Amino acid sequence: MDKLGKILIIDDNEDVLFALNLLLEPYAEKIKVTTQPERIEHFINTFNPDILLLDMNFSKDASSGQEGFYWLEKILKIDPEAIVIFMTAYSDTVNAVKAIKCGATDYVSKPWQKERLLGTLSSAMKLKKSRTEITVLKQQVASLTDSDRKSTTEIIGSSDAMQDIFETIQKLSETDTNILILGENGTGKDLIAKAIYRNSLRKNAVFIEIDMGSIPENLFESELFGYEKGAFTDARKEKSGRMEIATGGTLFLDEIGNLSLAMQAKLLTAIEKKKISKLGSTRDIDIDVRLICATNTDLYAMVEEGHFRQDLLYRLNTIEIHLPPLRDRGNDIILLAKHFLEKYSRKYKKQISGLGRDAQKKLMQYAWPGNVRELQHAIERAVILSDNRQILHAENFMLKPPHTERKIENDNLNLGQIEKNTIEKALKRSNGNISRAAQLLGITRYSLYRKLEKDNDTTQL
Ligand SMILES: Nc1ncnc2c1ncn2[C@@H]1O[C@H](COP(=O)(O)OP(=O)(O)OP(=O)(O)O)[C@@H](O)[C@H]1O
Repeated sequence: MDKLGKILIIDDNEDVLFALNLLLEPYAEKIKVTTQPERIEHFINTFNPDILLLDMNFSKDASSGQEGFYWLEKILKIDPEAIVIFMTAYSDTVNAVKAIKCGATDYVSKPWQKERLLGTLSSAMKLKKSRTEITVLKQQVASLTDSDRKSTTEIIGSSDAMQDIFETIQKLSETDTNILILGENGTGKDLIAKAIYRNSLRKNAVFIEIDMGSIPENLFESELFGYEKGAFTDARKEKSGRMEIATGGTLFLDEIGNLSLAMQAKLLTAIEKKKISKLGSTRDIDIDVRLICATNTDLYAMVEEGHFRQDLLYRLNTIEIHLPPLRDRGNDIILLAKHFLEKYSRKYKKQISGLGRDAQKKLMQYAWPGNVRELQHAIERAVILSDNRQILHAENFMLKPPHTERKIENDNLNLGQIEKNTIEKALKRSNGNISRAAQLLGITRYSLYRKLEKDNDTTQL
């Protein structure tokens, strides 16, 4: 028999509570008992029972069962999905049937027969599990329709480097290995992750995405693993984590370099054991996810500096895909530019048919620090600002001048300036990734934000 989960027993008779506790202890994950039905809400919030065994009468000499109905209604108001089993007097079938009509899952008669009681509880536990599965499935369906809505963007690239990547995606289509995508900002990591998913064995299952760069660090754990009701002050309802929702499908962890060491340890355990437990719960949930991770930070350097676990890296990078920066993709720059030109001419209803030679030369010579995303924006801007002319020329593209690093003078002893220069260096080395830059500087993300804000204020004065 499967474990019965967490059971809350409510009965005014202490002997009944004692006997039931003794009988069910070997089968249940945990049992709590109370003689006071007023405490049910407290137990629901703090203990989160899977099954509630509820007596029908509490006051002395009461036998109508009305109290039981009153508490049943209260319970279902707090949690409409609660599994409540009524305990009725042996001959009281009328109230038993009425209880089921009012939302109780089942009833057991007192005195109970051990086998019958265990059978009822076991079916109730199965119902509880399938209700939980339905909640997860509902969330999966929501995210499936969501990923369907994400239109499939065509990936442009005929450079050798991009052709190699397309070939790798094809080769990967029959495997289920974890994949790590590395590349600068805006090189198309997100696009490649979705292409891998669409070509994978799991293409008909969910694709769940988490951007670790945009989630506050203290929410990583609850996002990934979910939480039980009452696990923390705001946890009013139980919530499934993204790993549970992604089960059967693919989980895309973007900006994986932002994970704290503590979270890295938890993720590693989850990957190794293929199990997670929600915050505030001790119960294991089986997970089966294909992981695709991406980052623009140098994870190997992070490993050397002790900021990223090597064992986790080896779990994530069974296959590594390196997306080259746009400046190294040769003629792809022009292919992409023409692709975006067509897209935005259509969008803004402009009659623009091409790029002049001078424009092409300018685009080819530029370094594209923001890669494809920057090119896309440059073309969009040029199309919006153009006068419906046939050909775009060099002057239509206002590209940023190459970034010149301010030299730190060796004899500059101004502490404020030295700090500013060091922050700039850290941000540059981490490609603008705040968490990573903060790690390099040995301060928290919050302190770095404070310092950046302070710098901004002083610059604006
Ligand atoms: N090869 C490509 N063909 C067509 N569009 C592309 C290509 N590569 C990137 N893009 C487009 O460029 C934009 C940036 O791509 P994407 O978000 O995938 O980059 P990223 O590497 O994940 O960025 P970040 O590092 O900021 O997370 C998107 O609009 C994407 O559709």
